[in-house]
Amino acid sequence: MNIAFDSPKPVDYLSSLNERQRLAVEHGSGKVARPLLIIAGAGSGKTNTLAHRVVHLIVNGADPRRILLMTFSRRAAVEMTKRVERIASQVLGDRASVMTDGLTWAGTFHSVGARLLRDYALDIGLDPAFTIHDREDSADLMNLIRHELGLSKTESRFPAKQTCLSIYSRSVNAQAPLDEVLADDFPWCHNWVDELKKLFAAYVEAKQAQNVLDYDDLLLYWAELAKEAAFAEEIGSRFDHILVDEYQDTNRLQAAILLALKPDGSGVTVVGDDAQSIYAFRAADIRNILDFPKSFTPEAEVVTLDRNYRSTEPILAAANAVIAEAEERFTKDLWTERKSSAKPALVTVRDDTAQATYVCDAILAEREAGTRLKEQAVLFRTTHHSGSLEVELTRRNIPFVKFGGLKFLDSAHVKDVLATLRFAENPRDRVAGFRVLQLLPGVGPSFAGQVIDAMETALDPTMGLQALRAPQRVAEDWPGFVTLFDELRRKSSSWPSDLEHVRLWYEPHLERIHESAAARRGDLMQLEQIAAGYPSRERFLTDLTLDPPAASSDHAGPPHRDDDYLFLSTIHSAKGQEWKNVYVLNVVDGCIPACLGAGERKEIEEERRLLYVAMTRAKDSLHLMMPQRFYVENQVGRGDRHVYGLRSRFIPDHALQHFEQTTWPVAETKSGMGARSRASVDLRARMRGAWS
Ligand SMILES: Nc1ncnc2c1ncn2[C@@H]1O[C@H](COP(=O)(O)OP(=O)(O)OP(=O)(O)O)[C@@H](O)[C@H]1O
Repeated sequence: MNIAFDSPKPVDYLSSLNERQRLAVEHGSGKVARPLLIIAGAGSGKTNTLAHRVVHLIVNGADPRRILLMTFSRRAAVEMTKRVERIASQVLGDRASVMTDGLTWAGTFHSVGARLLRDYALDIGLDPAFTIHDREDSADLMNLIRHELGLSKTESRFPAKQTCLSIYSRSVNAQAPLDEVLADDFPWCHNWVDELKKLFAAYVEAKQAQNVLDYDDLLLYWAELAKEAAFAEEIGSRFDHILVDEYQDTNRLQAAILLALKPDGSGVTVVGDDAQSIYAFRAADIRNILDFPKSFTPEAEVVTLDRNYRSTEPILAAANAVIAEAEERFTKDLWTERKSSAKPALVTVRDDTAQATYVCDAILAEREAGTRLKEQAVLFRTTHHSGSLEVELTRRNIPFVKFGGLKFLDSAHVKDVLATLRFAENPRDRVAGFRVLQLLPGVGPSFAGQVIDAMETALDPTMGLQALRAPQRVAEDWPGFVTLFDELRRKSSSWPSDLEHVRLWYEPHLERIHESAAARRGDLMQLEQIAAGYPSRERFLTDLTLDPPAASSDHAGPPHRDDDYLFLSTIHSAKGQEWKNVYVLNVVDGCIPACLGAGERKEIEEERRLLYVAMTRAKDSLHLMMPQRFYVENQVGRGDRHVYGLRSRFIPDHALQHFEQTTWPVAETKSGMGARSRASVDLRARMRGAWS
């Protein structure tokens, strides 16, 4: 089918782009393009450019169903598709939505992987009904096996389940041998290399027996599939264009997949900013983007976008000064035409309580002056850094939404409900089965294990369940569970009412097991709302496991759309976003960078980029906070759990000229604790004096 349009009107939709953006958008027009790398500095219009490129391809005849668009999160994919539709409607009018509806291959690497693996499951010995384990499920399964192999009872302590999973995951994603991973990243586990190998082998076997894949498998199986030339070619030939966003945060497996699908790079566009690579802890490899051009012959074309539209000149000058110290980078200094005389503020405060007070005061003052809360954000390195601030905000009735850290879907009651659905979807999924069965009063691990075994050996899992005689102590709740399972397994079960069935069944258990049942019930109602947006139970479970919403409001929209609320976010979750005013907490050594020791060179480099990402989120006003004394979690030794902070090493003396330095509170006040002069009473002398 030829779907080229008669008379594309390039001037209409490309005129808003600058020259470099336009170069990137029009690259290879009319023919299958050489690979393209767009190095897009912070705020340089990356999303805008990528969206225009997709529209441009479609307008020039590309079939949207043959475009593969891979983004870092599902939210980014949804936003990109909406933007494409908006731009396309300028050119195609009413036909735009038909075309953009055809963009069915837009999603994360993991979700695209899951979809392709279901398509090819039978060719590679997988059952297409596989379910997907999130990190917590994977850790639970790892733990189970660790226990079965007797490793949890070793004399010197064997690594904990999360550590085992991290080692396994890093080895898979970085495609690095176990020995190397242990030596580089987990040196304290090096003595356990043989046991770990045994554990991982058993873990892989268990996943296969239970027909589950974990996150890493989605990439690993896809990469292995793509190693077979025939499959690689077949999958590659499904797509004329492959576009990858946030390429700086891809790992080796993802790069291997991309290269296998398009070995000569034809039709491949990757976009990213090496200065914003912040996911090495998940095995992202900055070398992917640095080495991309040379992966092809002839080399990929590189277009650099360095004009920033977001931030004022003084903010950019400060951010440029921070990143200037980085070891290796593509990105040149960013520039802007947005003049301002206001330098970013570097604010010294006494401790995190004073920090919270200062930030709240500043936010309220800005709101008085007309800046809505939604246009302001507070960013921090790790989720517990905002504790004090959250108390202060709550005390003052300032509404906020927090991104990063514990997610809606991580809460126990939501996981209970999802596990029930997953167990119905795949009764061989033991982790889900153990969770669900033990919700019933009187069921422990041993009976749960018997039930799962009986279901597995039966001809049909439901029949296996029905044939079981439950012990007397479970008798009251057993029939209800069997009926629910039977309903959920029937072909006629309908979506999303399945979820309502589960909720109704679960409610009495919720009240028995958890405190604050009313609030939790609210979460479950919200889950039902989310479910309504998915065509099937399988899609719902897959998508939610792969890319959970960052906050409950992320998915269903904030409860009251018109409400004004402040954003609190980890720097990682602030990726890709922008606000008028940004406050960054704890810009002190020990927080940014997080490690107090010298640390590995590459880790320090990543922390520098994190600060850069935080600073470049600000449009008009930026505050970097420096509490002199801050609270630390997990402090070793006998510390009072507070340490004294020095200015972050990422703001060296010569960068200070780019900041307005202030100390708060400014002057000594009668009541202000923070301004009280130090050592006005020499208690030590008094103590000595007592004995003289
Ligand atoms: N050609 C342009 N003319 C005017 N404004 C533009 C142009 N291109 C982008 N912008 C604006 O610049 C801002 C940043 O754009 P966008 O969010 O796409 O940046 P980005 O490159 O994805 O940033 P980051 O990588 O830092 O997240 C947006 O407010 C956008 O509207």
